[in-house]
Amino acid sequence: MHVYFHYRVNLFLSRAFVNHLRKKMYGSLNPQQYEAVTADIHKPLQIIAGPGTGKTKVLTSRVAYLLIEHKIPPSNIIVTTFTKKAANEMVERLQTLFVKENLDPSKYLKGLLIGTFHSICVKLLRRYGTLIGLSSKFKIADEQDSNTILNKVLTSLSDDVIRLKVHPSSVSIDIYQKDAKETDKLDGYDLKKVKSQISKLKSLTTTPQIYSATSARSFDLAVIYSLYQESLRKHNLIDFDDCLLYTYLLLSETKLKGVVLLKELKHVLVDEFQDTNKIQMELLYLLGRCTEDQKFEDNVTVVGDSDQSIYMFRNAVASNFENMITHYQNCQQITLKENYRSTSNILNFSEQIMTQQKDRKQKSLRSQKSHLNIPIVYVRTQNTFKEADHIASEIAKLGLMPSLLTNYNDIAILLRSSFQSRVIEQSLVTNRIPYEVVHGRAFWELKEIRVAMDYLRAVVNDSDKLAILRTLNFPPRGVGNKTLQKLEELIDKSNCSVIETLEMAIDDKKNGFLNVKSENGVSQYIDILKECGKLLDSGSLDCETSLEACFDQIVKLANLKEIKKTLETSKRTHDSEIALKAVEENLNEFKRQLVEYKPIIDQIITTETDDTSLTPRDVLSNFLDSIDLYETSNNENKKDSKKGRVTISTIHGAKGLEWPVVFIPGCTDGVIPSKWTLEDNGPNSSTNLDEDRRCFYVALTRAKSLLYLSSYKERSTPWSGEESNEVSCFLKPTLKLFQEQLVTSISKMSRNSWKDLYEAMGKEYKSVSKVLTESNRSRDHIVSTKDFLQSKQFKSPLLNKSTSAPTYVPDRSNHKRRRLGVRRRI
Ligand SMILES: Nc1ncnc2c1ncn2[C@@H]1O[C@H](COP(=O)(O)OP(=O)(O)OP(=O)(O)O)[C@@H](O)[C@H]1O
Repeated sequence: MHVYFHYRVNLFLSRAFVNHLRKKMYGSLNPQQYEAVTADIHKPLQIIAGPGTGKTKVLTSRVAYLLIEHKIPPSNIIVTTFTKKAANEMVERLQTLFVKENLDPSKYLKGLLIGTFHSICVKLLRRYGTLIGLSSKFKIADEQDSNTILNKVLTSLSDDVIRLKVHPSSVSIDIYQKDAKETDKLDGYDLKKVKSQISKLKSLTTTPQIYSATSARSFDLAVIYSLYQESLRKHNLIDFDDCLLYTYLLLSETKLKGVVLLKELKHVLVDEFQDTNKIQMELLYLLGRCTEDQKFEDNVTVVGDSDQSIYMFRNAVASNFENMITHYQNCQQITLKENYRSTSNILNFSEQIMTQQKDRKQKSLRSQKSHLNIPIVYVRTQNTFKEADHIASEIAKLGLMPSLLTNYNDIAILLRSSFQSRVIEQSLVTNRIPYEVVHGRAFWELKEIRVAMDYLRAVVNDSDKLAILRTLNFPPRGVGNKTLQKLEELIDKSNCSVIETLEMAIDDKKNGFLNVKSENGVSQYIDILKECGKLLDSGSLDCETSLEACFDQIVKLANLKEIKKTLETSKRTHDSEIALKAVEENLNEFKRQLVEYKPIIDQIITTETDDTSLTPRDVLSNFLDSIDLYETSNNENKKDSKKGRVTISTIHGAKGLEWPVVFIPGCTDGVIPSKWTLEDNGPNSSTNLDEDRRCFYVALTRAKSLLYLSSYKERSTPWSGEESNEVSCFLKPTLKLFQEQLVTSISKMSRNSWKDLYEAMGKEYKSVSKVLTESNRSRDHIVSTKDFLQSKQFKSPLLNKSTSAPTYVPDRSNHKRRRLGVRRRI
């Protein structure tokens, strides 16, 4: 049994024991880290830590320092982290630290207030919310709830409010749809824009009352904001932003009368400070002033890196570091400069990218791996398919290196936009490289793609029961779950096609299968399918135009644009705003795939047929079949091999993480930086560009040893055909400067660089030249991703059915018959 020394937190620990602990707990810290951990606790402290400098280690050690050396009870400390996961990780680290020293972690950590700003605020509001008139049983509105409420507010605005839109002294704020029709239900308001403006006001601590009293206000927004808040209150709801706003009011308005818990507060620590917004900053100031013991006033520690601020779209204020210095005259600043993560090539390259940002202080990070000279791999490919093939080919090569140089889970592919994943995933599938998509979904699993696909399936096959039942009431058409169940039973019994059965149900008034509402819904649905079907069978349009028209009609008639607005309605996630923007891009990408699809007819089976004789309906059917390939990757056997899986993640999702090998594809204008940023000529254009650059910087600095960058020349888009793409404007000037340190493939690396790579990976070096020659030879036979995607005959390798496609399979037993892609959401 484990025996703990049962020290109570406020119990006296002998000086000798503390010294012993110090040595053990802080012995692994470098001098700057040690200085940060043990800095004066009675002063505000900013730890400015570049990437890979050990922020988490330092923050965790500082908490331990407060608990052990200063004997501060855990319930008198608040630690805010960026995600719940980060909070759990920190608690785990603290527990390990205490257990190692034979100290009882439950005693030292019990009552520690740790979590995201939002979760800590909710805890406080549950306890003290009644002091500002909140019911203790309030619920938190999710996206869907707040959308519904805002929608109701907008649809029931009186004419008086709508007239305020054009009031001459009203400040103009863009909360309107671009091309609203007279008959628009929301009176021309754009729900998303209104919501974002309300969120912004809340992030600035502006209540409806304050906003209504401001002279520089948008008159109609002021009314809408008030009505929205009133309605939330009526439903006993508070939205995501309200968690912070109400806590701010609680702390500022009550003068803390009754807020007992916080009167003893002795230290507040904030992780990822660069992503705090104004209200979080104000909350920090207020929390710092809660204590009744003057000695502990303003005892706050923040850790962050302004270069990694990538949440401006959620109103984060990168300048909060400077604001804090202005606010606290006695604020101490400690900078961590030793980077333990990346080689100096990666660090210098990343730093060079950031020097493009005006008014930025230069960072002089020192790599702890400066003796290693591993080049950066950069390649410019013709198109996205070639880029994907390059990635798969390099991963396959790495996997063949002696001494098991890399496992799949040493490798990450970081994407700026989720539309990029589809082609890359396919390339990994063809090369039998297992992967998982975290913080995002495999392209074909995206909700919008699945819905569009189901509609296409229903159009092309009037007996596709699953697709039809999934779309019959999506978007809602008044066909309830019970009716759907009844219809399914009827379909199962019927000998006719699903659509014919539905038509019979409409006609069969006697048995009353459908009430008026659902009858209308079902007829409306059948009409959509028929209308889209006509476009496929018209005969007057060429195949591509037919498919495009059919797809567009589905998007229009099935109101997919409206669905898009409510797709990301589950819990608000850090990526949800990005995901919303990506939905449109994803649908466009899907359309492109469909329109460009050219089935290669299996020559052996259908020798007389050529693809010009296929009708649009045949092509669509073929295309949908080919997608089954991806479907097979969904029901993954989750038992991972020792080698694990390659990670595919968005850059935002990769925040705080690291991998030995990182691929950043799409270093192309329009992706990095994004199309929206490049097309934005408004007042925020340079700020947005800076944010995109920081996002790129975050991606670059996730790499420990081997960094792969790639850009492509062309991407086909449905709206503008073949789009030529310049190398990312962030990358272009830096590439020139780093010419000497770049190679186009690991095959081109020198012997010394290979040795360094082996050292970086902690593996014994063995000559790689033979493996490289062999791997290059065998890859001559590999089917390109583009061919693979377009060929039905190549559908089978994954399923292990017969195939004529010579596919290179690395010699690893765990690849056999494996289904490769999985999705993991954190
Ligand atoms: N003093 C140290 N000695 C050895 N390794 C260290 C030390 N401090 C940190 N590290 C290692 O450096 C790596 C980066 O640390 P960490 O993830 O905490 O950095 P970070 O500052 O949070 O980075 P980022 O801001 O980029 O997320 C980790 O692998 C960590 O174990």
